[in-house]
Amino acid sequence: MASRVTFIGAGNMASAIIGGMIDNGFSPSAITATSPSDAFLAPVHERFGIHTNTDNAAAVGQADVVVLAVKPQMMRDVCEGLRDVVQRRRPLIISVAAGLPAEALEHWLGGDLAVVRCMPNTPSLVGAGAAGLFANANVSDEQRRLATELLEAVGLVEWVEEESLLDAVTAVSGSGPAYFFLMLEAMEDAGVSLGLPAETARRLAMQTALGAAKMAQQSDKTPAELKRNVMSPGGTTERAIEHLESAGLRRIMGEALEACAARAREMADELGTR
Ligand SMILES: NC(=O)C1=CN([C@@H]2O[C@H](COP(=O)(O)OP(=O)(O)OC[C@H]3O[C@@H](n4cnc5c(N)ncnc54)[C@H](OP(=O)(O)O)[C@@H]3O)[C@@H](O)[C@H]2O)C=CC1
Ligand SMILES: O=C(O)[C@@H]1CCC=N1
Repeated sequence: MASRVTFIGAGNMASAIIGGMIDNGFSPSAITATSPSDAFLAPVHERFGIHTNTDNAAAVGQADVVVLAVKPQMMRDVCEGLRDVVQRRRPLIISVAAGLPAEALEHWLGGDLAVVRCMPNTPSLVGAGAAGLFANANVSDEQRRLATELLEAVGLVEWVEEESLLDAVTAVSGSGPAYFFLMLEAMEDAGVSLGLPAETARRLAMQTALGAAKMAQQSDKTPAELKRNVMSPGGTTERAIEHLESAGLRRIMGEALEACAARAREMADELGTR
């Protein structure tokens, strides 16, 4: 891809996407990342070999794609500071911020722009990301392809045709890695309680998570069928699954994901965007 991509913000999410892009053959010389502090940018430059800049507008001056990767609370100020250069240059805007509607971003940037809202996740860093994307009406087919190409370099891409569904994507995959990290913590702790060394329990739990996800991806069977294949009648797994079910794991997950999506909507309200 020959496009020049500027990331506004060089934190966790931007670094995850940048690292994944470079590992997948994207040229570091075509990538710029910005942050208010030189001290913060120096290790980013060192790690990825990309251009860095503390001046957001200067970094956008040459960009074909601008990825907005600051915290939602910073977004209005950042967009308003970019308004002039964005209106002159008219790059494709990709926002990774949770909750913030495309219309608000477009308005803060001066209006009439191609905006893709993207909800990625941090496993992008290892090329195993999952991202939901939504395009506003100004996004051309070519720009859709460009956004797909960029995010597919770091993992799975799913387009949604209703913007509100991005809150559901946030609940499933945007925040999702944290649920699995919590599960890994809990399995390690339980393994330690049962007598395993912590490192052994951690390695076994991680490999089991990886194996289960790979198997679910590669198999024709549903997760429910794969689960049944592990559960010998009257055996050990059945006992564990009965415990998880009766303790309400499904209800808890449903409530947690609903709370997550509700928080995305609430953040948009707090920031005065709807
Ligand atoms: N973390 C995640 O798993 C996911 C995050 N997101 C979204 O990604 C966005 C960023 O989150 P995350 O990466 O976790 O946050 P971080 O705090 O790690 O990164 C934000 C970055 O923006 C920089 N920044 C702050 N102000 C400005 C500014 N005026 N101009 C340029 N850069 C600025 C910060 O610099 P400094 O630290 O010096 O202030 C920091 O480097 C959020 O909108 C979030 O909703 C989406 C999906 C998943
Ligand atoms: O927790 C958050 O708000 C961000 C958005 C999705 C993952 N992290």
